[in-house]
Amino acid sequence: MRYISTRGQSAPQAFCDILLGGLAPDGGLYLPESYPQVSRADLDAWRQLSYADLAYEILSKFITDIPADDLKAIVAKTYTADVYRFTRNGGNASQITPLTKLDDGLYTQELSNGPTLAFKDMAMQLLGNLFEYVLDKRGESINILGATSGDTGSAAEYAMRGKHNVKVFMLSPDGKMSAFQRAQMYSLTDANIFNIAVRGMFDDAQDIVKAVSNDAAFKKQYKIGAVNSINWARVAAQIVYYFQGYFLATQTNDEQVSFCVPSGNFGNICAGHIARMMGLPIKQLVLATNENDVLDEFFRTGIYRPRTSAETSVTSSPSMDISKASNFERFVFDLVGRDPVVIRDLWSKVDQGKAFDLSTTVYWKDLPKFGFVSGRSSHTDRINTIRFAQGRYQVMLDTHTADGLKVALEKRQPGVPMIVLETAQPAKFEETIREALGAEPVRPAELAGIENLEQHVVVMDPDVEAIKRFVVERV
Ligand SMILES: Cc1ncc(COP(=O)(O)O)c(C=O)c1O
Ligand SMILES: N[C@@H](CCOP(=O)(O)O)C(=O)O
Repeated sequence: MRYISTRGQSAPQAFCDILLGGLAPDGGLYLPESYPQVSRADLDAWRQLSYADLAYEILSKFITDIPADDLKAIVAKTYTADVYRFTRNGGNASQITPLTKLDDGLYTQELSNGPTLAFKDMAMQLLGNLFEYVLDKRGESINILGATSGDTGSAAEYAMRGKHNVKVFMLSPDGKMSAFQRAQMYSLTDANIFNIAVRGMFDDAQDIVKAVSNDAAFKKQYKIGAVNSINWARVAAQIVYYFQGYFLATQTNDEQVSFCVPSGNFGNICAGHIARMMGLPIKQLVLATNENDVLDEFFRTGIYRPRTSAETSVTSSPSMDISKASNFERFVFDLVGRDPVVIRDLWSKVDQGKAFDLSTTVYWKDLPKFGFVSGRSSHTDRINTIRFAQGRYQVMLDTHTADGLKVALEKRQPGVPMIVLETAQPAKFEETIREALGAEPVRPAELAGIENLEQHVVVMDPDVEAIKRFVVERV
């Protein structure tokens, strides 16, 4: 399997190269040359598999440059009930991403049972193991530069801490994450982890990551890699749980399901889009945003209008406070018939802070083929949905999953099971849970009191050259 750039001006690459490379040299995002197709016979055979075996079957279609036995071992070591042990609601940890039934045909899928209590662990634990394998084989090292709005950072740091050939430089929006999220990252003392709080929003941090990555000479000299979902490996790993959710919610492969995905950077739902393109019977992909509704606006109107940081709200679902969604470029590439010239034209506007409008183009009529619908949720909706889920189903939701359930209930279709992806545990957002329920969410004993630990973080302006200097002085 080879990978092409959405901008069409970089040479196709193999998986291990793009794993280490992250963003394509032409500024685009890598995607497989074509999506592997899953037959009915595949689905029939896969329904019985454990999560790790299912992950191997799916990932081996995308990763063809790691020997089968090695890939199998990496996947088996990643997807264990011990790594994803923080189940709640009676979930079966051996299923890794179990479903919680809320009502007939309505489920949440627990993606946040890993070490940092957010869905990022599903891919990031695999990335940690893949990096270690590929770097050891090549005798190389890597310096990860990442951006987080709250969850990618801790997931990456927990996955990479202590790894001898990896350093992590993580940019976070200063003062915008929950107290628990800050403590999770900033309390780490590993020598290969560096936290930088940027005076700005997540989008400012992500812009810095892209600017550094687009400096080819710097990237090469300082071996800069990526763990954000601009890295294809993140998206690939996330495809697996859509298959697992489908199998758990259905009896036969004749049925369809819909997924509702709390969205910000469009990485999670992009994996769902790819699962659907591979042939998984997904009826609708329901995209839910918070008050930062740039993606909802696109799916309603055809206008993609990224907001500035000043126009981006700080909300009680802070990990979704994103107004420029990286992975959206991957979806639009498919929507416009995989034409890199069109993508270059559209993203030249985005890169200048301008909007584009597809509603007046030939591409817009094709949108229904992709199964997307969308909605948005506000702070009041979130609070009401957390109360509703607790009262009606005795299930405590985090604030992002609450945004998902709010929109899922609006878009649900009769006879089609709806799976809301649970993207984080409520323990990460205690302040809002207290506001909604007047109660404390449970948290794993080993994470008790992390807010009281000493924190290690430097605060910097969103200045690309200053961040580069910070990296250079520490590699
Ligand atoms: C808890 C949580 N929910 C939802 C999202 C949005 O996911 P995505 O950026 O893949 O759209 C994020 C961050 O990405 C998150 O951390
Ligand atoms: N919501 C994320 C930010 C988006 O990150 P990505 O790594 O999925 O691209 C976070 O919580 O950090």
